[in-house]
Amino acid sequence: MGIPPAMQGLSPACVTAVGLFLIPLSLLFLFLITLTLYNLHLHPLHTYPGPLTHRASSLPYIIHTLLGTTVQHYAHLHSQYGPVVRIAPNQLSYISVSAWKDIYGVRESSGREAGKEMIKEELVFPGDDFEFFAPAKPMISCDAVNHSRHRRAVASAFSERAVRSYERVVSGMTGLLMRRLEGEQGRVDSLAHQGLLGGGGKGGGGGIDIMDWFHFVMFDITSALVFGRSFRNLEKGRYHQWVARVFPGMKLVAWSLAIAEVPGLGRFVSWFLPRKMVSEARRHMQSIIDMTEARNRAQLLNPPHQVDFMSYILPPLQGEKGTTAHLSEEELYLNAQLLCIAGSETTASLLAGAVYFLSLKENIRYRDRLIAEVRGQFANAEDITPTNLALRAPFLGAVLTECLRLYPPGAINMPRRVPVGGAMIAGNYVPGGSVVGIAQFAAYRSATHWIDPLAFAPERWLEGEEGRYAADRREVFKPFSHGPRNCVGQSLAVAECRLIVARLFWEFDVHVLPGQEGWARQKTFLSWEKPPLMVHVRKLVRERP
Ligand code: HEM
Repeated sequence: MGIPPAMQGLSPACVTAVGLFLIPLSLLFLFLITLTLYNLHLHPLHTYPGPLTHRASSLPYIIHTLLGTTVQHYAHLHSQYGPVVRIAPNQLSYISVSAWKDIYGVRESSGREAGKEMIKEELVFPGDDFEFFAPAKPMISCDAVNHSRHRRAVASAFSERAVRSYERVVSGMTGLLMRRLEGEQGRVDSLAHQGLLGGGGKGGGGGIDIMDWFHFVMFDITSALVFGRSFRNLEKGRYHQWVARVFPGMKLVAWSLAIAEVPGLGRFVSWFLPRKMVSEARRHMQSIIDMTEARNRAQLLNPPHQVDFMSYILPPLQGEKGTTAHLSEEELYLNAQLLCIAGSETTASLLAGAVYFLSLKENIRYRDRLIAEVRGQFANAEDITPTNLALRAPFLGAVLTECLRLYPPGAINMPRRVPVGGAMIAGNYVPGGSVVGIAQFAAYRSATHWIDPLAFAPERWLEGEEGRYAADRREVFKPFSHGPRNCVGQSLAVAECRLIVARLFWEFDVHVLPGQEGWARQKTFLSWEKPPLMVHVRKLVRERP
């Protein structure tokens, strides 16, 4: 065979170079074609439904994960393909009720796998640089045996009794939030009065970004409960450095899900990470160590009078610096970081979701009913406590539950790997090694489970008022997840959000500024990427009793 016409006239060295380039390229092409055909026709999941592109390759999954659009995309796919969708060659997404127990519960089947849970997929950014304290892991990432030790160690810090013991911290911070909102609105109003506010920005100026203030209060409460002293975001009216680093960090961890999809890519990416990023991560971790150490030293020297998580997690004055009967020092640091983030980001989402949904024109009657409930039930701010709210404000509870349905803080599929031997999920066999998860956002907006799924209708959750919503399949609704790894802070989250929303609407008339009707259409990188939510608050003037 002679030299192809296009290459005639090139020197032999040039021809060899082109050949050396073409051969690997052709081999790669052949490999990709074979892999695609295998994924479509021979892969153990090839019978599961899904779009051709997703069944053939991981590329759509990677692109949606990097863009932060998985949540809405899966909702769309489930509406087209039904309760289970193959979202990548090796991944299934579910929205059925029974999948909750099959994926996140303890397995009931007989045999060797009975009593075991599915394998938790670890969410860490690639490379040894981010493996702080290895082999220690935080509770959310460790294997099943270590996980139950972690849960035992922290359980008493989240009991009903413990949650009640945090009321002073939560109420104190909530009071501070109210004063800071009033002050901030006063400042903005005065600038507007002097004509010093531009008309730019969401809502045309004159508002305050309540998203920031919800982040401030939640990170302040949680840091006070983890480290015995708060980040003081509220006091300073700006993000503590540690908190500011959390948001880009979450994005990077979310991207690691996409990177993990291509074998070997993680290590490759880690070689090119800017050193500044690694040193930032180290500084971030070092401050966790310093804050945890300071808190634990305080316990040894002078037991703190304000009860916090560590009062329950550390055995009382055991004389052994920084270790508990159950957790190593390293595990304590990693869990402190986890609690700080998991306990703040999620609740801030719920608070903002509540303000947003109640502000929509079609939901004003619900906002008015909530206001009537909290203002009618409580004459003094001091009486508004989580305990009293649980007893006397059922409509508030229903509003928050409905917000969790339409805007679940843990919206992404929480991935689990099916163990060797496979498992039955929602009545069908799934082979070992497959990655599975529930798409909460899709499940909570699916017409197969809910009447009028997109309508904000708190009455769904009120006994005796459900009306046509009585046919809703509430069993699918598990915003705090299910099984041994469900949310440990669930009761605290509910208590905090009840209190803050009640105090907000008790103390202020709250108006979301116009132009933000699409606020809840957000990207997700582990959690929602929340844009500013501009509101105007007006303090209610009450006559002294
Ligand atoms: C509305 C608020 C909240 C929601 C919707 C929520 C939701 C969830 C979900 C869905 C999980 C399971 C994650 C997974 O399987 O990967 C989880 C786990 C967890 N949450 Fe929450 N959470 C909230 C508030 C809190 C609070 C206030 C705390 C503590 C202060 C907290 C601490 C944790 C921890 C430590 C885990 C890991 C549990 C484990 O691995 O055993 N969360 N949460």
